[in-house]
Amino acid sequence: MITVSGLEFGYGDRTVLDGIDLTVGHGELVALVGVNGCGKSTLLRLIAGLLTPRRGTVRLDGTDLASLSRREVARRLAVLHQALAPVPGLTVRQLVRQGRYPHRGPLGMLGEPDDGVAEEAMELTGVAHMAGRVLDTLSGGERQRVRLALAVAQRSPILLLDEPTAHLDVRHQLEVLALVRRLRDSRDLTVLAVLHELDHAARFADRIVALAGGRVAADGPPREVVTEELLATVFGVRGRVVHDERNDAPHCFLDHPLDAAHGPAVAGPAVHGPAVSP
Ligand SMILES: Nc1ncnc2c1ncn2[C@@H]1O[C@H](COP(=O)(O)OP(=O)(O)OP(=O)(O)O)[C@@H](O)[C@H]1O
Repeated sequence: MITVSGLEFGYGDRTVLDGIDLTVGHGELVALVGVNGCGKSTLLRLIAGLLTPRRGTVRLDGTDLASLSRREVARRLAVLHQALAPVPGLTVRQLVRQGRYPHRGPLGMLGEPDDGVAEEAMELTGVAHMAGRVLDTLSGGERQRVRLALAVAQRSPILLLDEPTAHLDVRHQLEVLALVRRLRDSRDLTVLAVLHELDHAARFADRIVALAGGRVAADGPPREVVTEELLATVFGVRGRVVHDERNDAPHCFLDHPLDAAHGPAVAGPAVHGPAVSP
């Protein structure tokens, strides 16, 4: 469904992606992982048509992204971005309704069915109770779920999620990832999600793609990709990988950075007990 071939991109003289080949099949949930700055968001933005590659192509269901209008792209894919356009005074409901814009009729109006879809997206993502609240007044985690509601309201067959669990507490992280999986299952969605937590990627994704040095460094099912070697070569971390029977997925114990410059932190003596008054 998403086919990326020979994709190259850089900002100014700096090459960030240097020949990416990647396919995300219909109905797959793929996690994109890699160190800070390796180009994960950039790749997502290229697939969303928000950036233009120097070389290579992105195809959605075989159609070159470059030949699609913005509206056609938005009907095919929804993106959860890390930032929401700050529109002062906008409420949650007003923002989530914007997810319906690509489906507007010839007069550019949204109808009752669109309201129903927006309400359902807010219910699913657990933000319905704050529908009337102004966005600026929400916490980081609440905003993150509103971003997801906006993407869900778009009802596009492809979901691109840039760190969908950012700012969320542990319970909401699990809820959001479980929701993404349920949506994938019930609506037959294709999902590509940037995830920082390898354990989350291992547990919730069908496949993990690791980026390093502008290329795909590993691509496969979690059991094959999440290894001690991956921790060392891609993340520069010494760690152990065990099989978590309960979740039937690899689980990482991260020990310390391998790079001498960032060697294991030397902790000072732990201070316990009540504070001593001067
Ligand atoms: N608009 C921009 N102009 C110049 N350089 C940029 C721009 N956006 C990103 N970069 C640089 O491109 C590289 C890749 O950035 P990108 O945001 O894609 O990385 P990432 O893997 O998503 O990182 P993180 O895990 O920290 O979110 C980084 O070195 C970043 O500084």
